Amino acid sequence: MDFLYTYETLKLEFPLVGPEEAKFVILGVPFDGTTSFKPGARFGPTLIRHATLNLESYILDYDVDIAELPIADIGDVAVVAGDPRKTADRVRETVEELKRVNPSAIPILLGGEHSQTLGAVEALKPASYVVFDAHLDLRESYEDNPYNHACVARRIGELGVREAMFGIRSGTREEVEYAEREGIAWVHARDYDFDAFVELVKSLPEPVYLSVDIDAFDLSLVPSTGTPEAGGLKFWDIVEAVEWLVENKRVAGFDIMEVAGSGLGDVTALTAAKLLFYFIGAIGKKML
Ligand SMILES: N=C(N)NCCCCNCCCN
Ligand SMILES: [Mn+2]
Ligand SMILES: [Mn+2]
Repeated sequence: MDFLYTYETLKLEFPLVGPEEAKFVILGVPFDGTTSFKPGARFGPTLIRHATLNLESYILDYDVDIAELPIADIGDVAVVAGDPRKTADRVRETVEELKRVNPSAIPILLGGEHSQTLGAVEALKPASYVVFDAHLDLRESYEDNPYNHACVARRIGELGVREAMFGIRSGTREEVEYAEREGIAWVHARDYDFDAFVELVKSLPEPVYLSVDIDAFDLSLVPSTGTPEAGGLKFWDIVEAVEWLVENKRVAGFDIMEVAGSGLGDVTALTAAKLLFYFIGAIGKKML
């Protein structure tokens, strides 16, 4: 199947199926047009796919081999250089197209900057948005653009989607006051633990869209990301949360965003690739 706005790129090394019969459908979004400190997230989708070559497809602690699962990779979205809204429109149209041919597919976005999550959420219309991020992303506008990656959670909340945020350690007073007014729940990275996650997420309506801005992890795990922040979460913090979420909530879509880097084998891409395998494996465990 051909999609209007996608092109072929590096693939995962194990047998892939077509998007029509897949459970998991990977879509890269190589866009970093509004990143404000370090560029390079446009290379994220390719770096993550390449990093998967380093990993065993067998998840030891699950006794699941994700190579046996129906995974499709439909390539990357052809971005509109410098325009986060038009690019997110292409993401939205691609995910809508996918859901028309395969309503049970779980889209997995590989970014690319966080602004592009908006396109997938607009297409999937989840009831809730659960996000791991160093940043609140609740700015009304940033650098004269309301579709800047620093605004994505505000645009999503404006769609009427309930929001819960974890790993937060960067934002403005205006964003904190906005979250208070709008009833947006968030947990500071220094206060994060598994119980805090479950307490906030257990009552959220389904389906849930799960977004991981890679900068939620500690800087040591993700040195190559657009707006790095010290004091982040541990790898198993987020894996444990993913496991609880896929066990207890219907997940409409997933993404791993803000992965940057300039070289193959970059640490940040390896962290992202391992998380990708755990997400697929956690759902796959229920399927097998
Ligand atoms: N959500 C994000 N990634 N935020 C991007 C904006 C970061 C604001 N830096 C402000 C620097 C002030 N010196
Ligand atoms: Mn973000
Ligand atoms: Mn962030």
